[in-house]
Amino acid sequence: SPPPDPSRPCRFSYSVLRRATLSFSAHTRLGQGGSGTVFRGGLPGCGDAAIKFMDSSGLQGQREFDNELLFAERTRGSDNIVKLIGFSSNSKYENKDTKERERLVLVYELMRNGSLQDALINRKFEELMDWEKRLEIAVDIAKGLEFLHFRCQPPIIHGDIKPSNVLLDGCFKAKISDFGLARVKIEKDQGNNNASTLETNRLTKDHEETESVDSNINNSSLEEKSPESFMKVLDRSVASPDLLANKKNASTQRKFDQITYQTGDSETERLKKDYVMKWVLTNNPAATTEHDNKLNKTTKVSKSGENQTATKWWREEYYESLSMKRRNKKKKQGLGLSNGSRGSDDWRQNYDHEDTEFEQQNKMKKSRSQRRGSWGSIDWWLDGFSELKRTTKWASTETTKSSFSSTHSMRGTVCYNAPETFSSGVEQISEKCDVYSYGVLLLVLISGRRPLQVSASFPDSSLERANLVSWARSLASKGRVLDLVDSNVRSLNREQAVLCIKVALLCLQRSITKRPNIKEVLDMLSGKCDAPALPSECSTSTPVRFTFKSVTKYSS
Ligand SMILES: Nc1ncnc2c1ncn2[C@@H]1O[C@H](COP(=O)(O)OP(=O)(O)OP(=O)(O)O)[C@@H](O)[C@H]1O
Repeated sequence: SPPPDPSRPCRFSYSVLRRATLSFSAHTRLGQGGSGTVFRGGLPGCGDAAIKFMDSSGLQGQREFDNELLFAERTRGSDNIVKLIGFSSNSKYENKDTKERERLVLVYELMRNGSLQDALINRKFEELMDWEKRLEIAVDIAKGLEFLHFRCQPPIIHGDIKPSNVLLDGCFKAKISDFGLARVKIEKDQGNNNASTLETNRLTKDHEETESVDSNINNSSLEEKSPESFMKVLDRSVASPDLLANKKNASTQRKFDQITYQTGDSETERLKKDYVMKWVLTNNPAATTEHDNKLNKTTKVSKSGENQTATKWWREEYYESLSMKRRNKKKKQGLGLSNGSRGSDDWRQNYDHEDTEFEQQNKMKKSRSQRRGSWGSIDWWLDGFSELKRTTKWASTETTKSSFSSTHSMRGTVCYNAPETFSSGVEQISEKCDVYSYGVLLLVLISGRRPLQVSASFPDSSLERANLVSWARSLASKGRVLDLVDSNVRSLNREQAVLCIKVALLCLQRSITKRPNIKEVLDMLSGKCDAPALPSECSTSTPVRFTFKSVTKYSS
């Protein structure tokens, strides 16, 4: 039966959720995220749901949990946002010292086809090889964002738009998920006396004032450079041992090494690694050791590639209770246990067995990657890298019209973050950051590849293509944008594809004010307005082969 749709998420008891997942059985496991593990489970009155057991009960986990609840009610009106059905939150005394820990669980509507990242890039679902379906997904996501930016009051900035945060239902309808990094936009004229706005921000602890100011940010990133200068950068970075000389670089290198469990020794492998390394450094000028430390705490991936995030309390509890049950059972059977060690061995056996099953996917992933050899491995770590969350924190900043000062913080995902999120000084986080991320996502959707990817023919022919955004700009300047389209796509409507790529490039403009807002994006895609001229950074000296007409089929 379809889940009830109450105006607010309901509270579940922990034991109900645990039972629904058959006590965290591997068969019910849907996936692992940075902050928790998601299981499938049937709930009374709700039908099948996705149940996320947060790994961490620390500040980070608590904040993400609070954020999800906070935004759930506000986003309920949209059909393009994954619904939070309920939650469970209670404390458990860990031991006699009365040390408390929280058990945080979130319950979402089940999205049967998983994440867009997985469906498009890893599993390459047949349904997604249809051009029309890809366009529908692009429109679905834009509609979700339009709801957040224009129908919510105050507007909501998602802050982490990327394919792994877009989920697909049984009919491949796309919905936005993961509000762990979302924030509300505080309009300047609202001031700080607006109680509801302050209340809204209470849980986020960092009261950002967002502005839509053209920053004219001058980030010298690799994406702006020609292939020749890419090579120069690579040459320099490989030749120069000074690359890692300063603290910031060394710290970034550490972080980078942590996510790279298999690098190989070949010169080419090092070239590839340095390419990405350089990309990180040039795109992340504001990063500091403190931020890296914070990130290391939240994203610990060992050289063996296995996730070592916070203790999975729910798993421990499960094995604890299992052990207890067995001890009791044996006592009843008259066997009794003379000491605790036997019971402990007993549950550990079970633990090891379950663990093997539980971690099977991770191990398979690792061995797949090892089998691929040194060329293949690059895909894995680039994937891991592009999904790596970055944390950047700015010093307190006084805002002009608002009397409170605050510590600004912005996190997101490398490759999808707008350039202004890397700038130091006054933070310029606005809905346009989401628009930028949407632009990258649109290119990923059209090309069916990751935003940063070095192919097997590296470094000979593919360097220009490594960075999807710069490649798209380069193709646009040559009037050959259709080269970008995934060759596996069927029934391609070339005119629509050109329009979509143009819209993506407009979203990817460095000038914040020149980027369209998401309503304009939707209007362009749905045919309500024509797309303006291509931005100067992609201007072409030769006429483009296609005129940019709007797609009339989709209405918002
Ligand atoms: N509502 C859902 N329905 C079906 N599967 C889901 C649902 N939510 C999450 N999943 C699955 O669980 C995986 C992990 O989800 P989760 O939201 O925890 O992580 P993530 O967004 O990939 O990572 P992070 O939280 O670090 O951004 C997803 O990739 C998806 O496969």
